[in-house]
Amino acid sequence: MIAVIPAAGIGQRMEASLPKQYLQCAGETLLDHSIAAILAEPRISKIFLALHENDHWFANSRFADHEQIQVVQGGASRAESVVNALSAAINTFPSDTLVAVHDAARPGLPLKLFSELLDVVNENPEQGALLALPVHDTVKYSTEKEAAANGGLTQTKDAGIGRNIVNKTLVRDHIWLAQTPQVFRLGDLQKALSLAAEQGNDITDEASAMETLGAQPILVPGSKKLLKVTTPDDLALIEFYLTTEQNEAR
Ligand SMILES: Nc1ccn([C@@H]2O[C@H](COP(=O)(O)OP(=O)(O)OP(=O)(O)O)[C@@H](O)[C@H]2O)c(=O)n1
Ligand SMILES: C[C@](O)(CO)[C@H](O)COP(=O)(O)O
Repeated sequence: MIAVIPAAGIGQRMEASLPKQYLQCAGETLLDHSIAAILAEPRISKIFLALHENDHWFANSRFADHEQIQVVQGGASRAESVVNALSAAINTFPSDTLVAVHDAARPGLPLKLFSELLDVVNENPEQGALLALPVHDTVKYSTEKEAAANGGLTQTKDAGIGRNIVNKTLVRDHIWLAQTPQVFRLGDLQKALSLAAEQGNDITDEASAMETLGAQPILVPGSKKLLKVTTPDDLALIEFYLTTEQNEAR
């Protein structure tokens, strides 16, 4: 098995002075925590790490010259970074190799969960699997007030205070929040991402690309520790989880 770590983002939503994957937390950068979590699984033989073309931070990582890591150039989107990494991997690994794609921005990956995920995929390689979090809150589908008033249903994330209204309440028993790693066969994932790009689909995770090929990826319960560090208020939370993990490991 191999892994891909997309780490070529700029972390715009984090509003930091450097890309968020290089922020220090619990003694290491977020990226180094993520790399260490992947390497802790002995079934992973190699990591293809996608870095921004102007990345000058990874050279200072304790993994900079690690024999199991091959750096590739990232792309303009997360999906493109993953495609570039897969293109490098296919040169040395067969197309039926299982590949785990894991966000550098999710440093709190427990080995137990990663191992459970790989066990599931080993039994279901054609469907693949991903860690995901079942939701415990009531889930609202929102539209922008003005659009709804005019009969439109433009889907907005945050139209500003007082401008999002409830369009409907979703049945939360069927709602899961996708996390990473997401694990599929190398050749299948390459084909799925290529098709998505041809169709102009805005792919935000590997499973959605695989679904367009008819795959039914298996959802494996993840953890709140596996939060994606995205905005400044995520830092205190991930610091808590990583510090707690370190204390429990002692
Ligand atoms: N062109 C890109 C964009 C993102 N990523 C990576 O994909 C993961 C998830 O993306 P996200 O959380 O959106 O990170 P950023 O794109 O850096 O964040 P932002 O959208 O706030 O800029 C991150 O590890 C990020 O480094 C990547 O490899 N290549
Ligand atoms: C892949 C992912 O982490 C699954 O939830 C998410 O889609 C990444 O989104 P981002 O906007 O690239 O952070």
